[in-house]
Amino acid sequence: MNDMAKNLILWLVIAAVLLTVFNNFSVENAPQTMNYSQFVQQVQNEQVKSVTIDGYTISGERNDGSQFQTIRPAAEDPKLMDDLLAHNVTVVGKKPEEQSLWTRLLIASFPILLILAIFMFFMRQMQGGGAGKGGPMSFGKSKAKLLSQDQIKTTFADVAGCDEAKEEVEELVDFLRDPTKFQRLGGTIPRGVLMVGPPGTGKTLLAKSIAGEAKVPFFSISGSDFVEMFVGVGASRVRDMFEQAKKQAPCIIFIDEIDAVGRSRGAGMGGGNDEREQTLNQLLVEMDGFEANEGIIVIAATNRPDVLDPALLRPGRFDRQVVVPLPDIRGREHILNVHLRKVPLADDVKPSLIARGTPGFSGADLANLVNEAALFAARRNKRLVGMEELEMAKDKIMMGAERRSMVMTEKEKLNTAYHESGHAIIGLLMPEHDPVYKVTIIPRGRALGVTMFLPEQDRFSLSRQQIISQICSLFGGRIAEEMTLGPNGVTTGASNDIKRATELAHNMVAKWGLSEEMGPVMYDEDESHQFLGGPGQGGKLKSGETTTKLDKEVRRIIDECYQQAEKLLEENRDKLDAMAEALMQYETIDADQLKDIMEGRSPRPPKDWDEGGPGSGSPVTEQPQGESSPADDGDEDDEEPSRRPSDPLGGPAGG
Ligand SMILES: Nc1ncnc2c1ncn2[C@@H]1O[C@H](COP(=O)(O)OP(=O)(O)OP(=O)(O)O)[C@@H](O)[C@H]1O
Ligand SMILES: [Zn+2]
Repeated sequence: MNDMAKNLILWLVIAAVLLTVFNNFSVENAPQTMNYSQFVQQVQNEQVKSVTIDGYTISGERNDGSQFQTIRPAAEDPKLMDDLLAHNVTVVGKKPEEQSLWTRLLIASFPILLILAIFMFFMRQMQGGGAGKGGPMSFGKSKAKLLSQDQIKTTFADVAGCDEAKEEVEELVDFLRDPTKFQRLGGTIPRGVLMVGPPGTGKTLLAKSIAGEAKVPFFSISGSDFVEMFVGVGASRVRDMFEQAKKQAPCIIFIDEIDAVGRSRGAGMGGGNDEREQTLNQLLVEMDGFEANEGIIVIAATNRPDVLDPALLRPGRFDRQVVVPLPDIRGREHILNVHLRKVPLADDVKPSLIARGTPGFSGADLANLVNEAALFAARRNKRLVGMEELEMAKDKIMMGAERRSMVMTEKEKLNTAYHESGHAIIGLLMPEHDPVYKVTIIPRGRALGVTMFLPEQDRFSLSRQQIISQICSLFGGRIAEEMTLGPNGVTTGASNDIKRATELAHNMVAKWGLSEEMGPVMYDEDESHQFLGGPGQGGKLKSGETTTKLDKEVRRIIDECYQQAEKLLEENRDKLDAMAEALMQYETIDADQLKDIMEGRSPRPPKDWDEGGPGSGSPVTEQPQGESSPADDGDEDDEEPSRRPSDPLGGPAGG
């Protein structure tokens, strides 16, 4: 609805209100009212000068000039007229007032107008005020945002760390620049391209940069924008969007989160979903409906290609897939460089070091990291962003913000110090375990303390030994508590450790085929099962007996790891005490200090340590080896304390 129509309705409503009010009040000019008997009495007493008779209402003036009004009990009172005339009262008749047709119409339709207005209001609310947000204009029903070719500043230079994906989409640029030329040469151009990859890897950015390179308009919409309360709305939005796009061709239509509409039909929660299916059908119809030479390319993005309706992936639709993966170490460095260009940098900044320390980070995470670092620098009144700020930003993103203000009692602190030391020592001693990079008892995010491990490189698979070692180190915290506080003193702090250890053990047995007892069999069928049932109760094919066996095997692995860790910690009790003591003193200890402790020396203080207390930032600015990753820890409760980028196998089960 356009603005004029809206204004018109508004004025109509106001007019109707005014008229109603006017009609109700205009009748009464506040004359004195009296009852009919009094009136007749006064007429007979010759007190009345004139009357106006208007239906049941009689108003008039007395001889003394005062006004009056009365209501007569019956419309006809033949005797009254005689009375009036006999007593010299001037009688004025009055035709029943003609309300204008318009007035009556308005008054009659007032409630309808009101309902209409309210309805429109909600419709607008639902459309989520895309207009007027400045910049991209939103049109009609489709809600797609249109960026004209002059508005797009993004080019391939802004996208880093996904060179293969970039190469794959390069020919689209050629095509969009000159569709007809391409056709003459007999090239077949995909109409639909599906970009697949984890969140924040730059799918939107890449799509936009295609438009930027080809200098064509860019329509963008999110799949969830199609999903509406009313059946048919989504479908009409799709139709509308393609209509608009055809007018602008050559151009790009970008549909983010296509899984919101594109899920397999009839498979969603609670059976079918008419609205979504209609929308999807419309999308399929539209994709079939335009000719390949029209110069429209539909790019869709998703991180769940597995749930998409197969019909979407058929030839002629989204038949080309471009994978946009998480960046590797070099990719991360490139992405960092892209974003570091935008801030004033100190000389000590080494993007390669940050890249090494951020496995599992997406492009969006890295952009965020640079931004956070700039904020830290601003907060510290620095003119340049240095390595220290970048490190702080990295820690914040990995482990959550430091919560120095959180009050921990000395006892809680000591307990946390032992807990983290337990993790660290087991991590240091177990074979093939990621090196420990930093241990801290400064609360971060939801965790009371954190032990950080750094994998040597990006990992895409785990060996059996690595998993065993990880389970052991996860239990290190709990065991250390038990050793120092006694069996009744242990806290709830280890619940997240236990959860993760259980998940690892479960996956070993049920998913990764790493248990001899159970064999290389997939017991968890698919993700959705785990999602609904949780680990250990998913698979349809599992008999009760198999489930029992599974649980037993998980329990065996857990018990063995627990015992192994317990033995190790008991043998190294002196190191445990020394490390906890160092943590109480410094709050954060780094790899060098850890080394000192493990070799029986007392740890040297960190570089920026003054005897006054812990330094303001994290004392570690350079890591000697490898990459960092918070392989650990949420010591407060079940909630994930922070992101854990280093789960190479898609993370633990149970979602
Ligand atoms: N490869 C990259 N190179 C440079 N910057 C990147 C890259 N990937 C992500 N970014 C930064 O992260 C921001 C968000 O990325 P983008 O929205 O493109 O991710 P996405 O894959 O579309 O995420 P989602 O799946 O959540 O929609 C970008 O605006 C950009 O600043
Ligand atoms: Zn822990």
